[in-house]
Amino acid sequence: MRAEDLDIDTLLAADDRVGALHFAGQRAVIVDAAALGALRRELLAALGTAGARALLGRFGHVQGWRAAEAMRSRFEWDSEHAIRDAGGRVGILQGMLRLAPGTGPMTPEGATVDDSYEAEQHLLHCGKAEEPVCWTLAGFASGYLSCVEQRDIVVLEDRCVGRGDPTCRFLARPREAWGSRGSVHSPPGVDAVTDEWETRSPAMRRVLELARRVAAVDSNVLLLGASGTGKDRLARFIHARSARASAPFLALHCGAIAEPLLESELFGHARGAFTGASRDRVGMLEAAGRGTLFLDEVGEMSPAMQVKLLRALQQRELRRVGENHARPIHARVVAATHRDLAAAVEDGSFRRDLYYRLRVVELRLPSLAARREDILPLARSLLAAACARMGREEMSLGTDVEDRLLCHAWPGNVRELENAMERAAALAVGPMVEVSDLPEDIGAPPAARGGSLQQLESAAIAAALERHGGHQQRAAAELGISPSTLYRRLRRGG
Ligand SMILES: Nc1ncnc2c1ncn2[C@@H]1O[C@H](COP(=O)(O)OP(=O)(O)OP(=O)(O)O)[C@@H](O)[C@H]1O
Repeated sequence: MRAEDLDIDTLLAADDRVGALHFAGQRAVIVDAAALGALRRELLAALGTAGARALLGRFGHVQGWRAAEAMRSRFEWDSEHAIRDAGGRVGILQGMLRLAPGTGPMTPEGATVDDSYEAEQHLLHCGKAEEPVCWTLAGFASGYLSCVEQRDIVVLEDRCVGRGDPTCRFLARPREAWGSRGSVHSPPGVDAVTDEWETRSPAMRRVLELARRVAAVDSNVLLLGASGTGKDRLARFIHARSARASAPFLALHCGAIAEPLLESELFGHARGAFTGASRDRVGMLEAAGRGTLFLDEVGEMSPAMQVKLLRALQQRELRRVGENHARPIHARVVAATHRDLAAAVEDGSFRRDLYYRLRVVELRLPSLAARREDILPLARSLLAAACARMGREEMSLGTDVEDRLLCHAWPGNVRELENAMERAAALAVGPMVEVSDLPEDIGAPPAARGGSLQQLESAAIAAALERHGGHQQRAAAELGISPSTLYRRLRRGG
């Protein structure tokens, strides 16, 4: 089959009984282009240009990758060239673009597009841009070509109708050939905010430094830390900085799924392998391709599943349930647990050999209480994000609110803080969050927690001063308050 043989009749099928549409065998939904334009405007308002670009790029990447998988599995192609070119054809048949007359799909000189729905909608809803705006299309082409070529291809747009050029032009190169520009295009699974990870805590900085280093190599990583400390976020951070960044990041919560299902989630199954297995299914280890599989709460895995996972990781191959032949594993595994896995190994509930295989590198995330210097900066940025999501004006934290936040024990860590800020953004009446906008346990009278608020605050200040050898400016920075506030508290007798 050649790319030009693809037509809409071959690709689009309607199941009239249930009203479902399928495009290349995948369930598809027709969305009005103008509605997508309106969504883009909302995304830009909520996330800013960098956030919206990253998100739409990832969205496109997933679409492109899945389209390539469908092309590969459904049709016999005359050559690798043919399946490569089919990506452009799929984009045309999905109504996303039209190639400029006389030009081919992606050649070394790029692809010239004279009708991009994305540039059109951007102009319509957001006006003329300063930079190229066909983020979904660039993501689509990157995902498609990366899947077909099984290496990290990044497509960037260097001319765009959305910023006033006569046509749009897309250039494809391996990521490394782009140098630092390669990171402009955000791959899937990379949280826009994960890119920057602000922290004042020396312990957290050490963790991030190790994470950056471990991202560059391919070892398995085990993330430890209490619930809500950011293990999932750190796994994405590692993926985003690794050479696997443009391949998928998939997360599987091992504690939430019963064993037989977990096995099929992880390894996939063949049609008829068990009752209800009505079609072949690709497992997550396979679907992650050359990307990263994040195994959350790996400590909850049953002993039988631990054996199966260990075998797969040792042999770097998997067998779908109900199938005999082995398939290679290319994905990197990052595992996490809130449990004390070393103790679980000692008491026999977790296999020692699997533990060692998973924890080639081990990173331990400190609890929020152990990095108090992060509480206020995090609270402010989480509050700002919540306000942006809700379309509310930016808010600030009252001083007594800051006091309460600093003294709270945060058993639920950053997740608890995030929820508290979301609630505050929803409830606050004016531009400042008041104590009454906080959840009750955070706003509870200090006596209920033993020790007055002032005593707890004094203890926090004394501890910070001690850590910084009496240096007030550094202690204030760690506590997230200004030096003059610290000075006032000290004069008050704190
Ligand atoms: N440094 C940070 N900045 C902003 N948000 C953060 C940060 N760390 C964690 N979060 C947010 O806190 C929440 C909890 O983080 P995450 O899900 O990564 O924790 P976890 O340790 O994986 O939790 P669990 O073990 O319960 O799955 C998420 O919504 C995450 O985005």
